Amino acid sequence: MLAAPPLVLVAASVSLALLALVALLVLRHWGLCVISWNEFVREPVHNLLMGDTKEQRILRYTLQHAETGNPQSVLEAIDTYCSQKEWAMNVGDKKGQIMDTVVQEYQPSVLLELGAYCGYSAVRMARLLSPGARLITIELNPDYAVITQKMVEFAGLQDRVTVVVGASQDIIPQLKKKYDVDTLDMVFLDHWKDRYLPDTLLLEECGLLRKGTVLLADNVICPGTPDFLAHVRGSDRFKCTHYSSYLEYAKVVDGLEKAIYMGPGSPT
Ligand SMILES: C[S@@+](CC[C@H](N)C(=O)[O-])C[C@H]1O[C@@H](n2cnc3c(N)ncnc32)[C@H](O)[C@@H]1O
Ligand SMILES: [Mg+2]
Repeated sequence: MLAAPPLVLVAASVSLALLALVALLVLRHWGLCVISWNEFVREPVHNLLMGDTKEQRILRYTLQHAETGNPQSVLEAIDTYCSQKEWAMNVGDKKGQIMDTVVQEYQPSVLLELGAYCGYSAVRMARLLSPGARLITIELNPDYAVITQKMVEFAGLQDRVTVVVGASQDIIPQLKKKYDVDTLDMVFLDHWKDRYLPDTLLLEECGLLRKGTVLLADNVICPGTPDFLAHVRGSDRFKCTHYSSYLEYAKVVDGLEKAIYMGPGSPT
């Protein structure tokens, strides 16, 4: 008969197995670990020590290092700060270059952004708009909206950009009447990821999409938007293209999804 393994051996095996499981989870969700570490550990400690917020530090650094009225210098200052000092959830330069190509290709006259944060992507897109074109950006957090407004003004783009404070689901139904929008030429989705799908459906329901409206969605891989991706890729109302890239300021795979609205289709 075999003797039972000593307790210490069992404990060691269980610990090893647990360690392996944790390592596997960390590796599989490396992107989320990077974000969580920065947002929930590093940043609160930094805020406590500095007596301000990361977003205020990003703005301060930009005002000190960029040139007034020069959007490119604003983007460069934000990218420098966020790649060297503190990670932040701006779309960043790698995916930003893909956005630039899409904005330049479609030249939207009316562009909607969901989720402004510090105004990085608003400055990025607005700097490429043709004369008379406009960007409406919706931001839930009033503190972030103030930072975005200051960033946009510093970049000299205030005449093209309207910063709206509120939740996308509340503002979208007001766009036609209150913000004088007929239909949207382009929408950049970059707010909380569980809102991509309901807000896409809401935009359609409110009659804000026309044949050819371009939806450009950030972070469809990391943190990921599986329900949105499944919907647009599985629907003949959208024509999709994926642009593989990297999560902002990190070596983690991410991507943008372009979904062109093809119209409501024939009623069944
Ligand atoms: C990833 S950040 C946006 C980054 C920005 N687009 C950029 O690249 O510079 C997401 C932002 O969406 C905002 N947000 C989240 N849910 C929202 C909602 N339902 N409506 C409007 N803004 C929302 C958050 O407060 C946050 O500032
Ligand atoms: Mg993003």
